[in-house]
Amino acid sequence: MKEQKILSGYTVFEGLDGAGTTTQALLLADRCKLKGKAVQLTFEPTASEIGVVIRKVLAGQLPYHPETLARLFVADRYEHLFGKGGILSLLDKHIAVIGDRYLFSSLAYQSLDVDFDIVYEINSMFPLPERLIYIDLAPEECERRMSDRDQRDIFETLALQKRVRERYEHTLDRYVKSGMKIHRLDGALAKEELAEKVWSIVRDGR
Ligand SMILES: Nc1ncnc2c1ncn2[C@@H]1O[C@H](COP(=O)(O)OP(=O)(O)OP(=O)(O)O)[C@@H](O)[C@H]1O
Ligand SMILES: Cc1cn([C@H]2C[C@H](O)[C@@H](COP(=O)(O)O)O2)c(=O)[nH]c1=O
Repeated sequence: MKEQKILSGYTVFEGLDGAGTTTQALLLADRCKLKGKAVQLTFEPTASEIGVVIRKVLAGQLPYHPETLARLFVADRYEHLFGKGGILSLLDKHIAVIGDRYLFSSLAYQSLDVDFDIVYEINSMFPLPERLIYIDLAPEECERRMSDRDQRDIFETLALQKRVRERYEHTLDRYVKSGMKIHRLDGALAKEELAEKVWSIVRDGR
């Protein structure tokens, strides 16, 4: 395993579609702001032009090769980190960054169709966040929570989400000795209870 630099002040949420990453990222950002901490919420895919193309692929409107999609995520991530106003520049200004998805999503989702080692290799240039919070929830419950969505992305089927969950397990195992703080939280808890757990982790610097 390659040694990847760790970015202090960067917290990333990961989980299946519908697990509650966006909810928890927003609640944590609100809590930080309430405590007077400078914080910026970010998400991947980003709102950049590359992100727009990715969203079209995810919506099934562009039938790109899976490895093209994996490389588009890398390009989007590169800009997200190193581009103007990106994560590195925010951290340099002592603004904490909360990310709704990062490279672990690529490892869990793109490895469904592309060899895991290839996805790992093309993402190995990226630094790791200080903290990864994985919200674990059964795919069946995620499916229930997404039942009111009019449109589904290409990965948002029960069968694929079951496989994505296995890929996340494999991915988390790969980073156990990376030096990054990894927390696995029960996504079945009520939003507020989960938010309290997240807050105590961040507050205590765990
Ligand atoms: N702990 C929770 N208990 C019950 N419902 C929840 C919980 N967290 C989130 N939800 C609800 O589940 C739905 C999905 O939540 P959210 O958008 O945060 O998921 P997500 O992981 O960001 O999904 P995606 O990655 O597909 O955007 C929303 O309707 C949200 O209100
Ligand atoms: C960063 C990233 C994301 N994905 C997938 C995961 C989700 O299905 C969508 C994003 O949807 P959200 O509602 O905005 O969470 O994109 C991926 O496949 N690979 C990635 O690197």
